[in-house]
Amino acid sequence: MIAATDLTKTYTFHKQQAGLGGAIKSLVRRTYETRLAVDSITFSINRGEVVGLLGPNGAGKTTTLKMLSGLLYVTSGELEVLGFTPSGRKHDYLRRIALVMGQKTMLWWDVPAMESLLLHKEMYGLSTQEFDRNVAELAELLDVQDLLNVQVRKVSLGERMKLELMAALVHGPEILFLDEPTIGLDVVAKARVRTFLAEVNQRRGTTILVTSHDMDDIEALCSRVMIIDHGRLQYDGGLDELVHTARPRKLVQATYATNVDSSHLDGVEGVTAVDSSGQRIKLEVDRERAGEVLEQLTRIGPLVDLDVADADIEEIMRDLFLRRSMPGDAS
Ligand SMILES: Nc1ncnc2c1ncn2[C@@H]1O[C@H](COP(=O)(O)OP(=O)(O)OP(=O)(O)O)[C@@H](O)[C@H]1O
Repeated sequence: MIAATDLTKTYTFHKQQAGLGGAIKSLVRRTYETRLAVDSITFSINRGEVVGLLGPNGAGKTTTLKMLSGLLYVTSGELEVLGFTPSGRKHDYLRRIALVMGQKTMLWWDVPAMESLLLHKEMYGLSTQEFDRNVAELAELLDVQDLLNVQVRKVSLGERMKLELMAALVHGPEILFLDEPTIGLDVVAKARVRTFLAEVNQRRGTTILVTSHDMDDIEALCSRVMIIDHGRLQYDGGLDELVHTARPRKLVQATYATNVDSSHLDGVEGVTAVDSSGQRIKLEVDRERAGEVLEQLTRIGPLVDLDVADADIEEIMRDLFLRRSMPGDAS
């Protein structure tokens, strides 16, 4: 469905010094700079997949989404989406995709969202029947029936994001490109957006490529992630595999009814770190040894709570990006 080979984007822009002097100078003599934003990345995405595009600020995620949706020309490499070259911006192509940017709006601010939806109906040539069916289904899923006739400027950020998603999906696109869809939303609104996206993927088979700095979004939606950093694709694979490879350990926390002595765990095979105080023991244990160690923990004292978790994906990301940004570190 999406195939990118050695996809590269270089921006050329002119530098201007601040102030009037700088503006005049730049009129007379312009100095240009180039920035390699996406550096020869190759990937493919199949129909129905939900893929997370992760990376630190400035990694090239938005640039990639803009190339995929045809907003930017590719500097070099090959890009084919649904059999089209996206930058051609053919109507038949735009009819089959949608791009939602969390920080930008595609709704008219001064009129109710329904006006924007009706414009989309005309732009995409939807029949009244198809339009009504889609509006009814999406409004119900997003619980926005009461908001469709309210001026967009009067709705909250979370409500606006729901309406943005509705506007993006009303023409029934096969691919949805999402750039930070939950940015600035509260926890309840975030959860609602995630549930909605998962439902759209399941019900309609919509392929989704999503960027987010919120790892809860990624964990809730994506089984596959692509990590991009300094424009290079650093990882493309399962989220679980990433967690297992980057941190092949389980984090265990045991709470006891009385103070306990953690020295029983000294030298136990598979235990890599122990931190204990009073009634609590926290430890890291090799995945394969977790069963035996848990059994041991039950024998140390009267257990009241036991929590076993994978390493936090947020921590893994932080480690990955910090390591790569260290000067002189070629890894
Ligand atoms: N129009 C532009 N002109 C020049 N450079 C740009 C332009 N847009 C983006 N860049 C640069 O390209 C690089 C990649 O930017 P991009 O917006 O794709 O990153 P991102 O991964 O989406 O970051 P963020 O997480 O902060 O949104 C950055 O160094 C950015 O400064």
